[in-house]
Amino acid sequence: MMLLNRPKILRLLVGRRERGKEFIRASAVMGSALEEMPNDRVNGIDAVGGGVRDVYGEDSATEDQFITPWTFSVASGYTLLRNPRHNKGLAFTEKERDAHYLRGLLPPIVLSQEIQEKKFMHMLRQYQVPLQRYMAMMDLQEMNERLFYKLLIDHVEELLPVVYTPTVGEACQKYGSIFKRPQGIFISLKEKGKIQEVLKNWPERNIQVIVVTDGERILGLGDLGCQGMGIPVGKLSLYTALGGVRPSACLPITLDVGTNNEKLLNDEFYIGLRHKRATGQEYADFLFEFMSAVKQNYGERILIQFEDFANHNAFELLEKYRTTHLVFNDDIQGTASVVLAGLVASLKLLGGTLADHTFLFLGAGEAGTGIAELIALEMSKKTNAPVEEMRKKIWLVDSKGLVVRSRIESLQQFKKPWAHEHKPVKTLLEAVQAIKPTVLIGTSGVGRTFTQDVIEAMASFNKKPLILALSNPTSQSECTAEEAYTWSKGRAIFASGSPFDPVEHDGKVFVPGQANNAYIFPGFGLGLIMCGAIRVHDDMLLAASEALAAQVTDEHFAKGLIYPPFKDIRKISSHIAANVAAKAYELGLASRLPQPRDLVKYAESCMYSPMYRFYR
Ligand SMILES: NC(=O)C1=CN([C@@H]2O[C@H](COP(=O)(O)OP(=O)(O)OC[C@H]3O[C@@H](n4cnc5c(N)ncnc54)[C@H](OP(=O)(O)O)[C@@H]3O)[C@@H](O)[C@H]2O)C=CC1
Ligand SMILES: CC(=O)C(=O)O
Ligand SMILES: [Mg+2]
Repeated sequence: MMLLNRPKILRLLVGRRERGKEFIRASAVMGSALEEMPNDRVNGIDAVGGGVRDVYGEDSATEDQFITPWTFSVASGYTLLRNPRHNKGLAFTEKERDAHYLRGLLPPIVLSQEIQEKKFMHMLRQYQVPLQRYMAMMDLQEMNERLFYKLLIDHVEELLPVVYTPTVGEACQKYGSIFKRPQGIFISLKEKGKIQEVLKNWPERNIQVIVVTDGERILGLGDLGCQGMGIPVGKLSLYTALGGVRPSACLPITLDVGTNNEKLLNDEFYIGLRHKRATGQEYADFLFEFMSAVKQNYGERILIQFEDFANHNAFELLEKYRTTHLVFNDDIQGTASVVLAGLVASLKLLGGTLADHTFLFLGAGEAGTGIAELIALEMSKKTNAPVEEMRKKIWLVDSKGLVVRSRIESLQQFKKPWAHEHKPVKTLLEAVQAIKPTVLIGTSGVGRTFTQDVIEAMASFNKKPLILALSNPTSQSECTAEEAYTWSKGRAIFASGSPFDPVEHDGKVFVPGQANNAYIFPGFGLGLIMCGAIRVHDDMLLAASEALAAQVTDEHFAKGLIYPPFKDIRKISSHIAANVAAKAYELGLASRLPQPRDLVKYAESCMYSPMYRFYR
């Protein structure tokens, strides 16, 4: 087998370039040539490679090396300016403007990426309306991908609420009216029987992660049908910015099986199918075709993240495909992992062990039961007691009241393990008074349900009540940070799914944490990808939690925080990725061998950098 190094391949290909034309069938040639490349050094970790294959040479070149801006052909001139992956706008150098037929297509000034970034942030901050900021960011992503990611990485705490919760929720609600250019792949029932062909229309071949939704439970906003696309797009931009997975390896997909949202069905700007949702066998067959086509197209190691499916499908899909595909349900598993991390960290403030605590949830769906199950698993591992025993410390309230044994016949399958012996209890306040939890977790999707009575009751028998209001977006949060601190007289340890600003109470400033699965899934996904994991195992979720909890320092605890700040997210993600990959190797679920010696450094070396590259 002839081994070629990457610069040599590029020289060979560029040698065939003809002036003024669209060139070379690059993807086919490069694909086969790269197959012949030796594995990048794994234990030496100085080369990018391994899990996140650098097919286009985007990241293996150092920042001062030249790379070729491949699309399907060598992009130049007007086409280059309109290609978001390679466009640099005013940052094209004089030399590049000459070599790539850009003269006259740009004004004469040459700006650095830093000045472009400063200018864009200045422009963005002029917008007072969050949705305008969202739209400006989406425009930037469509225009200049590297600048988009540079902004997002450098200003993560400021821009996360723009491209993610809460603003992405509003964007999904108004997606039809603000729709300009399609993002990701829309697969509707019209494409039934042809899903494999539809996937082939996507220009990238080397996809490593798909985030897919059917739009039925978008955040706490309900069924938004095809307009749920904002969620996979937003989640995948975090895969890149927070977890370092290359954008070309990310594919957002929305499955349009209809919507039961009457408002959307009657909205002239709605972009999806105008009929009720497919259910039963029709839905299952469609999903089966999709899952098979994905695996056939992208292979065994493609990561499929289910996002914002309604719970009547979410649990079944996860159960059905977890043994045949590399699947991960962010709402059930990612949320569980992030909450467990916060709870483990909070023990430093509260004292004792997890098993010393009593947990009460408002909301017994995907997030609620997912978190509950992982807490029980962790307690069981720590105490050597059976999981069934540990579950008894965890109670859930749904829309009908406390989940208790007498309701068992009518309960959905995923609630049954939580139906403990207790007399029926109707309201959350009564449940709080009866169970006397030390930890109260909101996963109901219903805003302002942690009322003053509820928080005061929690504060009456807990020195430091731990209150997590996880529902998104902000409008659905069970309470605000201010309410939690005020009603508990400054004693609550509080975190929420969507961000809240710091609160001043009694002369003291409280900084609320953000308990959001965005801490977990980017690093978790990177870990799976970089070790070539073939299946997700619950122990990997525990490994991710442990890594996240370990990133909370005394300085954070001093501020009452149980999560580290998002500004450190890339470092956090590399530790999560390393722990997840280590667990995959330990369980024999990693396919990329040998195992790198230093997994944290290896994870860092795999991460995408948004710095511009120089074009030859
Ligand atoms: N912070 C984070 O990282 C995450 C946050 N979330 C948020 O959590 C929320 C719930 O998501 P998910 O679990 O997937 O949704 P589900 O629909 O699966 O579950 C919602 C649960 O809340 C219950 N519920 C609804 N209304 C009430 C009410 N008035 N009183 C008591 N219980 C009620 C439902 O009861 P019943 O079963 O009787 O219908 C159900 O058990 C969403 O807002 C979502 O955005 C989700 C994932 C991650
Ligand atoms: C954060 C998230 O995944 C949700 O609210 O659904
Ligand atoms: Mg979600």
